[in-house]
Amino acid sequence: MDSILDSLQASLVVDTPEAPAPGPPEFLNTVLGALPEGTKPGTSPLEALDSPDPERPYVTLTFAQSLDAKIAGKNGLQLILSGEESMKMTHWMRTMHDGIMIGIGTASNDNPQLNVRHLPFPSQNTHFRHYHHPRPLILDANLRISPKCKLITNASLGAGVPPWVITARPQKIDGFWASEGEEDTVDAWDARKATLEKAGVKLISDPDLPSANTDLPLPEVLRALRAEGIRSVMVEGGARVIQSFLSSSSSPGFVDTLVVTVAPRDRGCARHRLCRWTGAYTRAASLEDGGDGQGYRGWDESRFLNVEFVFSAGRVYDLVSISFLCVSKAENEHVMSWS
Ligand SMILES: NC(=O)C1=CN([C@@H]2O[C@H](COP(=O)(O)OP(=O)(O)OC[C@H]3O[C@@H](n4cnc5c(N)ncnc54)[C@H](OP(=O)(O)O)[C@@H]3O)[C@@H](O)[C@H]2O)C=CC1
Ligand SMILES: Nc1nc(O)c(N)c(N[C@@H]2O[C@H](COP(=O)(O)O)[C@@H](O)[C@H]2O)n1
Repeated sequence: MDSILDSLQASLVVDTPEAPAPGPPEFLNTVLGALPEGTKPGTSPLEALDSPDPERPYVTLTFAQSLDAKIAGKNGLQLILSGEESMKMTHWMRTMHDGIMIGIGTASNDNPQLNVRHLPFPSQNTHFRHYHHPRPLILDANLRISPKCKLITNASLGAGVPPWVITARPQKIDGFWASEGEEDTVDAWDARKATLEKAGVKLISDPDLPSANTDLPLPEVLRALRAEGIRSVMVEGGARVIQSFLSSSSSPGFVDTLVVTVAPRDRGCARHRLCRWTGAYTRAASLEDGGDGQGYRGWDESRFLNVEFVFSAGRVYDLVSISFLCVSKAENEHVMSWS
């Protein structure tokens, strides 16, 4: 019996010679501006991708939307908008960043893995060796994340990078709790913290981050991440996090690159999948704020460095530019207007 098992095991362990690691498609280097002209040959895009501001990481904001600018279905239903090529492109982009950020809304709703599993496996069981896997970063002031989510369980099985949760312990303001029962809230928060830490999650809780009940302030979040050695972050969403990154409070803008995948389908389309998928990749140096407290208005066209091509069925086409007007939640949908 033992010898049968031995030979079965031997047949499963394939000692294939390692194929050279494939790299991201060339156009991503251009879109992300990862490898400026004159960069030493052999420099990895990950090393080269660095923020113009040494206090914060380089930020790529990226998401997929339908033609009528929806990023999710009714009641936040997850929509698979990207086709195979676009999804692969997203996974290549993941390999090019130190961290990948989502909000707790997305973590709870989608239970994502945030790995690079759509990339080719050069040989058996070598995915981790061949590709850089970004560290999942979750914005979650109230520690709502489930210790049973895929991000945590994958990591505990050695099949994922342990996530970091950016959070803020509830604290007294001017010596007082914000509301009655707040002390109990703190106890519960501390208990959830202990559970998460036991499950291998690292909590980033910078003293500059204010206590819960408000969205975590992005300048402090980004500063804290940079202090932890995160040099580049790919922000994937969801709606509220995208809104935060595009809003005036983030002015003069923390988004170094915006990459939007546009699926040629309307939300109203009965079919989930069309046979052709389109990705639009847009890069802007910075965002323009109307300066009137109304928030983000549009792109400063002059700052478009290189923009706008459509990627469909493995081919690149030209595309008109896209400008985003706002992100808002209405009628239980995540809406992004665009023109
Ligand atoms: N098509 C696409 O490419 C993508 C689509 N999605 C979709 O988006 C939807 C989720 O979006 P949404 O519900 O808005 O959730 P988000 O993922 O945007 O998370 C929002 C939550 O994150 C916490 N948070 C902490 N700090 C901040 C901050 N500075 N800015 C914003 N949020 C912060 C808050 O939690 P708290 O309230 O506890 O303080 C907030 O409610 C899902 O349906 C998902 O499928 C998501 C990603 C990509
Ligand atoms: N690029 C892209 N295209 C879509 O159609 C999407 N729905 C998303 N969603 C984002 O990817 C996360 C899922 O990641 P895993 O597949 O689990 O690795 C999801 O949570 C969104 O952030 N992205």
